[in-house]
Amino acid sequence: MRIDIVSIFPEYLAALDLSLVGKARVAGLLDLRVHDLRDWTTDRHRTVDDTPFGGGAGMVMRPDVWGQAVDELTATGPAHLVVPTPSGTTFTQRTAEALATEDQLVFACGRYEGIDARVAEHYRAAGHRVSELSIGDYVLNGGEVASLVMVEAVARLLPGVIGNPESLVEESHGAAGLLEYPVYTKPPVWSGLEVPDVLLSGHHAKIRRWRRDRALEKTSARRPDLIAALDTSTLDKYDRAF
Ligand SMILES: Nc1nc2cc(Br)ccc2s1
Repeated sequence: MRIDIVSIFPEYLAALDLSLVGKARVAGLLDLRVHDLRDWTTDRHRTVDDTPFGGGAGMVMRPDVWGQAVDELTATGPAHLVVPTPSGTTFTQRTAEALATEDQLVFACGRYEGIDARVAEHYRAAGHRVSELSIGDYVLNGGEVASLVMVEAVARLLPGVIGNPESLVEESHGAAGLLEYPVYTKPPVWSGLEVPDVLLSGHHAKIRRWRRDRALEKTSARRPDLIAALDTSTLDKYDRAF
């Protein structure tokens, strides 16, 4: 998979050189390129924004500069344009799974009051998939942090990126659709608190059942909406994962 991220603060995306995503890039599992939007400007001041039509506070990012950038970056084939925005549809694990099947993603990081609406409209009309996505009901100063979140969520789903793909089922919001069970490690007693006996029993069927029950318990308590969305095949998948 190729991922392009365009921003006026490309250094904001430096975190993608580190850890799991950084290693995946070095291993050739992910072709991730970060670009400075100002490289597509043509004026001396490298201008990317202008005042909003209709008045109002702040500035809007210009469609012509974005058009030059996205045209160049999508020239080699079908690309999915992702525009992080607080007014977008909610990005979930299911969204990450869908994006992870794409050949190329182009993330357009907006700043100021956002990107001229014609950019998304233009690329939809040109036949590209375009997703305006929100990572939550709060407003950031730009799309860079949201892009970091989404790129990490997508990259870790790519083949070979994480060591044990089975863990993708058990983790919160994983294929099983449940929140993950509580985990423990040494020492067996810490701060006067003990590890549940079943986890020390070596009885794998009982451990499986205990973990499933804790996951259901936690999900029912914290995210009843996820319980409502469960179907029995999901639970079977969860049980088969152990
Ligand atoms: N939650 C989010 N806030 C923002 C703000 C701007 Br400006 C651009 C993208 C996003 S995504």
